[in-house]
Amino acid sequence: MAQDNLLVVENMHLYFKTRNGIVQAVDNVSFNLERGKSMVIVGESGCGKTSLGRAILRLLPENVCRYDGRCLLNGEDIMELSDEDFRKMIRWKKAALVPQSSMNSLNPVIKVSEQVAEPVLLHSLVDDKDEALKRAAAAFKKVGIPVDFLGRYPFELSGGMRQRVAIATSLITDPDFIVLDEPTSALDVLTQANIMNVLTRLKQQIDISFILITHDVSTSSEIADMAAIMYAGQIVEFTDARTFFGKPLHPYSERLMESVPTLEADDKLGYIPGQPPSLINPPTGCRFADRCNERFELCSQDPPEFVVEGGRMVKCWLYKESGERYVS
Ligand SMILES: Nc1ncnc2c1ncn2[C@@H]1O[C@H](COP(=O)(O)OP(=O)(O)OP(=O)(O)O)[C@@H](O)[C@H]1O
Repeated sequence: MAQDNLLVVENMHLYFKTRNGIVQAVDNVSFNLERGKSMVIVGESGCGKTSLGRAILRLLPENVCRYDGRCLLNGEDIMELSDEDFRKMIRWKKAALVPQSSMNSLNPVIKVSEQVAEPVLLHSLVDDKDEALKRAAAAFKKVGIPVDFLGRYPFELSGGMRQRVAIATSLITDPDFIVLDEPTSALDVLTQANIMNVLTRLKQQIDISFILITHDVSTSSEIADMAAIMYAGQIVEFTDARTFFGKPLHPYSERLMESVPTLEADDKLGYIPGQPPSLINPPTGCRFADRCNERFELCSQDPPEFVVEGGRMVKCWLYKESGERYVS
């Protein structure tokens, strides 16, 4: 394990109990994130991205029936902490979440400054409300909201500004990393680009890491240092983003990239025929095999995580000869 890992996730499982069976939303997921770096988790809707983010932050619904693995933050296994200690010591203070649709979840009758300031008051990180509001003003500056917006109500702000408010709220406690779940999905393309610029600037200016959850490959390529590709509850490829966006390796990643529109390409956009498998009793072999045009006999067995040239992890039998098995 490299010395400067901020976060190491090993063999994470998160299963939900439902009337129809057990949903294996996160199934044996491992990755590591170096300090100051950012990663993007990409994959189709329903592949487990949000569940993975919530598993890391231990924000779990009631119907969880399996939740285990290791999650080392600054070398400490935070999975070992009691719920109370996790809430007091980790959530917000070390790791914060900007949930999906957070910009639409602001309380309409409370001024945005008070909503941004709430986490520092709740966690007693400041002595009084004045101090909390000063911190809110500083967070506003960081995300590029004029400070005179502090006294406004959410309905007085545009969608992009409300998303910045949500990001400011996650920054106010100075966490080591933030999980952003689809931070740009409801915004127009220009505003999406603005939000991505805000995140890129923050990464350069303050010592913070991001885990960006998205199904939008193109907006994520700008900010990510690392890319994790999720398919049917598992990470099938994990690599540095620059290499990934240049040349994805897993057949699923390749198809995913072919489906991204570019200005230069005049070919038809690619698509992946079929549907991802159900996460209730998923296939025992490679979960992508049914949709993969490169499948062969071995694909009926669960592929190990192979490490190939450049330290890239790819969970695919095609790399059996060129790769070594990944040991976290
Ligand atoms: N509390 C729950 N109970 C049962 N199943 C759940 C629960 N939460 C999520 N799931 C299921 O787990 C799987 C993964 O869901 P998740 O929301 O993590 O995927 P996602 O990749 O984030 O999707 P999207 O991009 O649409 O947000 C899906 O099949 C979803 O229906």
